[in-house]
Amino acid sequence: MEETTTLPLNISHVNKTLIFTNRLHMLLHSIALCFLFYYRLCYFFHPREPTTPLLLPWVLVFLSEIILSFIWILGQAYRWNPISRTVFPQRLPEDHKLPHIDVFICTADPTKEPTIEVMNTVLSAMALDYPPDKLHLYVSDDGGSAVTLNGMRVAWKFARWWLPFCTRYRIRCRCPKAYFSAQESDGDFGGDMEFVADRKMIKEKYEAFKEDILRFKEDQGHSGDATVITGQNHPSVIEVVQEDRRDEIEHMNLPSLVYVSREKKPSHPHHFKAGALNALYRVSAVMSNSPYNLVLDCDMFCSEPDSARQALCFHLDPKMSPSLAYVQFPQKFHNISKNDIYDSQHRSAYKVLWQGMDGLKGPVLSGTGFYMKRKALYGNYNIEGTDLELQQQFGTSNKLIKSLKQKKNFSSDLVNGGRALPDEEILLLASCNYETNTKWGEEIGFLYGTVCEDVHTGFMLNCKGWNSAFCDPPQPQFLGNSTINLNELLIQGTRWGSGLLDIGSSRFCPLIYGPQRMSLLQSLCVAELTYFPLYCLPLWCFAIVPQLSLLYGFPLYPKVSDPFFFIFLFIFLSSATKHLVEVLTTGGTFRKWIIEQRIWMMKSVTCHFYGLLDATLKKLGLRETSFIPTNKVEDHEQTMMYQMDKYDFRTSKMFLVPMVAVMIFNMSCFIGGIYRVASVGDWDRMLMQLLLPAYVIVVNYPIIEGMIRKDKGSISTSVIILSNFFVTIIHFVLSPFLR
Ligand SMILES: O=c1ccn([C@@H]2O[C@H](COP(=O)(O)OP(=O)(O)O[C@H]3O[C@H](CO)[C@@H](O)[C@H](O)[C@H]3O)[C@@H](O)[C@H]2O)c(=O)[nH]1
Ligand SMILES: [Mn+2]
Repeated sequence: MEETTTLPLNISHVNKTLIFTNRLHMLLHSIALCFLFYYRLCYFFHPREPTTPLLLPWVLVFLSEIILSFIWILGQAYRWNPISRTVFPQRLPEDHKLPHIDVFICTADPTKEPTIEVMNTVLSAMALDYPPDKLHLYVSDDGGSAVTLNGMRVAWKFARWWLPFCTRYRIRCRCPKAYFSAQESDGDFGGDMEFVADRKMIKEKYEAFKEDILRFKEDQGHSGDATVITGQNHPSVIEVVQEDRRDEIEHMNLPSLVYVSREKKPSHPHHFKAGALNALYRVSAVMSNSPYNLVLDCDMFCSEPDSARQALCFHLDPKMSPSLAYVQFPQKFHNISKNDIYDSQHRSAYKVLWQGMDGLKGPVLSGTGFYMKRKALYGNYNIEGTDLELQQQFGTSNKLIKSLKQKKNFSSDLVNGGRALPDEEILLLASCNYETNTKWGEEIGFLYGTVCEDVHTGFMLNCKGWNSAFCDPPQPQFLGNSTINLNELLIQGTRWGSGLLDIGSSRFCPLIYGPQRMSLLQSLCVAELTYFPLYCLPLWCFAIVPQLSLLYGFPLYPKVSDPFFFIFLFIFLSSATKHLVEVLTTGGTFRKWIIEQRIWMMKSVTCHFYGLLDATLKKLGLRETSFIPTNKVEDHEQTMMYQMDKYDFRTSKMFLVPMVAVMIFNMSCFIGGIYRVASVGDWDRMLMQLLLPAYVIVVNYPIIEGMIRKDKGSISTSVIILSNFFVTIIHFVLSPFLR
């Protein structure tokens, strides 16, 4: 006992070789960039020979190079001091000394987020390896749907079978759906007769649970009163899911489960997920008021039961704890295929970038899978302040104010007091008017003003001096549902692009607001995160300008015989190789590297470009913020195509046409370029400009394939015709500048 208290709960590791190579690469690449700028600038000071390139394309290409270099410089902050961590949950204090934890799960729409899946998430969180009387679950239902509420009642009943089963047989995967669909062994009890019988019985209960949910949904559909209460207009409803004592099963302790549907009115902005989480913060404050919360998206279940204890290895570490706001786990996904053709796993984020920030002030929030310290989100309130002062920040609820002053971790209302039914005041906390003239969303809770509330909130916590930690144990603790078709990927990408640029262009610009309050490197990381959608500008330029100049014989790059040629070659190879090495050392393959390059290009010319447009229109007041939740309904056909590495081009023309047009444009310029260069014989001057479209075509060959393929997911003839039309327009509009 004596010994365990002195051993550290967590340690961090530094990979010296990685840091050395990273920094060496930074040095060499930066030197090359300086030469590049020198070369470009010279153009403006030295009058040139007759073959001088034209000013406009030269300037455009130079500007693009500046933007690329700018984002590259920001990105180096991640590579400066990456670390990894190990935790020792066995060294935590005994169970009765552990703090209470509130778990928040958000759902918004029972049609896009199937109730059975959401309840699987709920069940997996109820079954966390943690004292059940110290675990309180709150489900926020932004859809205000009876289907979800009923789902929770049914889930509660099933939990009374499921949880004891998990503990008795030491089941690791406590998400029933994942457990019953897994092929692996059944742990230590594989051949045990009793286990086999129990498993069969539980499986039957699970099937009944699913049926109950579906039946209710169907009945709801028939009763047809869905018109009165819709996702955008409903009163606040709060219900503690109660024990049904008539049931025959032995009494056991279960975590408490609360359904919360905040009030929504079309006339009131509801601030999407951030608004939903803030309502949960208030409601939970007067019910269980746990000092820590786990936040989960409805599509991200706990695939191992250890996360709470692992997170506490940081939160209870006396050295880290005082300044630690949250512990972030990586987002990992259960539906990723071997080759992952859409990079749905966001490899670079959770295998490189978050580790990089962890070595500075800590990772930004990723929206789900994190353990937050409640106090960290309460701003800088003064506990000694008068009630009036506190009310100006937190709103008028006395119960809420009282919860702030509570010395004890939790109020016993929910836990001991016979699970009292929510009263008027609690409903008030979930009403739309509650936040009016308070600091919610501005200084308290999750911050409003962007649909990427996670990045913004994490960044602002860092600015206030809070640190965070990244916990990435070998066994994934949370598994989510990633977007595995082009349509969802691009819709989500547009939302992120727009939301991130909102932050970058707000008064909280990470490059200005950040460095005054925290380390420069951490600010650069956040800046990279908010500005990377701007890649769309240089990528659009590099998809058009050099190609068109090639067609008309204007060189934009040095000759092969010019020493500067090697500078350009080096920069290209250096960044490509660095990326390749990162992919290979984080479990990827050569193929994965190409896929990431491809997805980067595809997203840049489509969703990030639209994200930029959206953000600009919002700034000009011409558009309102929207949050289109991703569709989590599994589509068998789409999943099959993804598993077979076939791109599914069933998405809107808005996304398809730019991609297809760029491809057609590059192919036509390449062919025309080869023809011109062959007849004139200036290979030396134009080689670079021939290589560029060749690279674009090779990397994006699946788009060409999509035009030739004849199946459901191929690119339709109408899209090809429309794209050709646009290509012709580009030629007509831009060519005059080159003549
Ligand atoms: O008005 C809303 C909209 C969404 N959600 C919930 O927010 C979560 C995330 O939405 P999802 O459609 O799954 O979006 P993703 O793009 O998958 O989410 C990523 O991006 C979001 C920011 O755009 C983050 O909040 C998420 O944590 C992150 O996983 C889901 O549980 C939704 O139910 C709400 O509660 N209310
Ligand atoms: Mn999601």
